[in-house]
Amino acid sequence: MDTILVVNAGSSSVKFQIFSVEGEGRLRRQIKGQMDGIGSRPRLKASGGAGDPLADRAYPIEAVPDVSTAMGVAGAWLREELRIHPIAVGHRVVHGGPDYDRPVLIDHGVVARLERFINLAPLHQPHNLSPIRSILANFPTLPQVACFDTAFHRTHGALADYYAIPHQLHAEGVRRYGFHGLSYEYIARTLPSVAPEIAKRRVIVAHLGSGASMCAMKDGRSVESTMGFTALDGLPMGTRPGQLDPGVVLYLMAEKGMSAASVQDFLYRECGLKGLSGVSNDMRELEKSDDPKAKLAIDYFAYRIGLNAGMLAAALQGLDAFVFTAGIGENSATVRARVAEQLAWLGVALDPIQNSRHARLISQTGSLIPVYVVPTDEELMIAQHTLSLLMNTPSSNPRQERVS
Ligand SMILES: Nc1ncnc2c1ncn2[C@@H]1O[C@H](COP(=O)(O)OP(=O)(O)O)[C@@H](O)[C@H]1O
Ligand SMILES: CC(=O)OP(=O)(O)O
Ligand SMILES: [Mg+2]
Repeated sequence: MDTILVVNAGSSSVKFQIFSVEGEGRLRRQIKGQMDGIGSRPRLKASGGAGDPLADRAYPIEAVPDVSTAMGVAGAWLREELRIHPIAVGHRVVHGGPDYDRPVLIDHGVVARLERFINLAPLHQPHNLSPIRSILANFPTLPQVACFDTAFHRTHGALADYYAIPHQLHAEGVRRYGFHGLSYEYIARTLPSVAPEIAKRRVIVAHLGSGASMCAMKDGRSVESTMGFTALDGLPMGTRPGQLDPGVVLYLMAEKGMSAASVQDFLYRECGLKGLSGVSNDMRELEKSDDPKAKLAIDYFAYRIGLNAGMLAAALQGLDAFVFTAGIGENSATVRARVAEQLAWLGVALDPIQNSRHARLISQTGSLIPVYVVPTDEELMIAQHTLSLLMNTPSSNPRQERVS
C-alpha cells in the first residue's frame, strides 16, 4: 500500500497522520495520532482509519518536557511499532517568510532558506525542520513537501500586510504574514459542503488552540488575520501574550536588563494563559481550577477574542458567520459560550444545548450571525498538497526510496 506520512508540530502537541493513496489521487486516512498536553499532561493517542484505538499512553510531565522529546516518542512509536514505509512525507512548516506562497518540494536549498526564519518562529520552525533534515540525511531521495502556515494569507491586500515602519524593512520581509493558514485553508475548502449558505460570505474563523488566531475570510480567501510578523501577535495563547505594546519589550530590556534571547524565551514560553493564571497553559486545567487567576485568564481570553472580532468585522465591512475550530474551539463549550457573550452586540445568540453537544451549528435559529463548530484537519490539507506536488512534479519519483 502506498502511504503518505504527515507531521504537524504545534506549540503543545505533535500530530501525525498516515494516508493511503487510492486510485485517481484519492487519500484514505489509515492512522491519526497525536502527542498532546506537552508541558501539562503528555499523552500519546492514536487510532486507525475507522477510529479504532491503537495507542493511549500517558506520560509524566518530566518524561515529555518539550515538543522535541514528543517528536522522538511519537517517531519511535511510528517506526518501531507500526513499521511504516511512506512514499512521501508532508510537513507543516510554520514560517514560509516572503519566499513561499505555496507548498514546495524540499531540497537542501529550501531547508537553508527556511532556517532563516527560525528566530521568527522559535516554538515551531526548529521542530518543523529537524525531521526534515534527518529524513534528508537518511533517505535523500524520499520526497518531502513543506506546507506553510503563512501561504494562505498571501491573498491579503497590501494595506493589511504593512507595519507603519520605513519601507526598507517591509522590503526585507518585516511585514504581517498571518499563521494557521493550513487550518484556515481546510475550513475554507470545507465550508461549501458543511455550511454552503456562508461559504462565499464574510466569515471570521477563530482557530483557538495552544496557539490562537483569527482569520477574516471573504469568499474563502484570507483578507486579514490577527497574527503578524510572528505567531506572537493577536490573541493571548497558551504561553504567548498576543498583542503587546512594544514598549513592554523596551522596558524588559532597558529596565530589567534582559537580553534579546531571554525576552524571546519569556514571550514565547512564560506569558499568555500560563503567565496570567500562574496555573497552566492548558485550557482544560484552567477550566478545572478554582484559582481566581485561572478565571481571570479565561475572561481575558474571551475578551480579547471579542475585541479582535470587532477589528476583523471592520476589515470585512460586516459579518455573516463565525466559526470555531482547533483544540479549544472544537472542545470547550465554556470558552465558546464566553466568546459568544462578547459577540452579543453583533447579533450572536448561542443555543446552549447545541453548544454543549459540540454540534456543527451552535447558534439559535434567530441569531443574526450563525455560529459553527468545524473541526480542522491541517494534516489532510498537507497530505493533499503533498500528493498533488508528487503528481505534478515529474522529477519526484515517489517509489525510489522508502523510510523503514
Ligand atoms: N476538552 C477540552 N476542553 C477545553 N480545552 C481543550 C479540550 N481539549 C483540548 N483543549 C485545549 O486545546 C489546546 C490545544 O489545542 P491544539 O489545537 O491541539 O493546539 P496546538 O496545535 O497549538 O498544540 C489546549 O489548550 C487544550 O487545553
Ligand atoms: C502558529 C501557531 O501558533 O501554531 P500552533 O497553534 O500549532 O502552536
Ligand atoms: Mg496547532
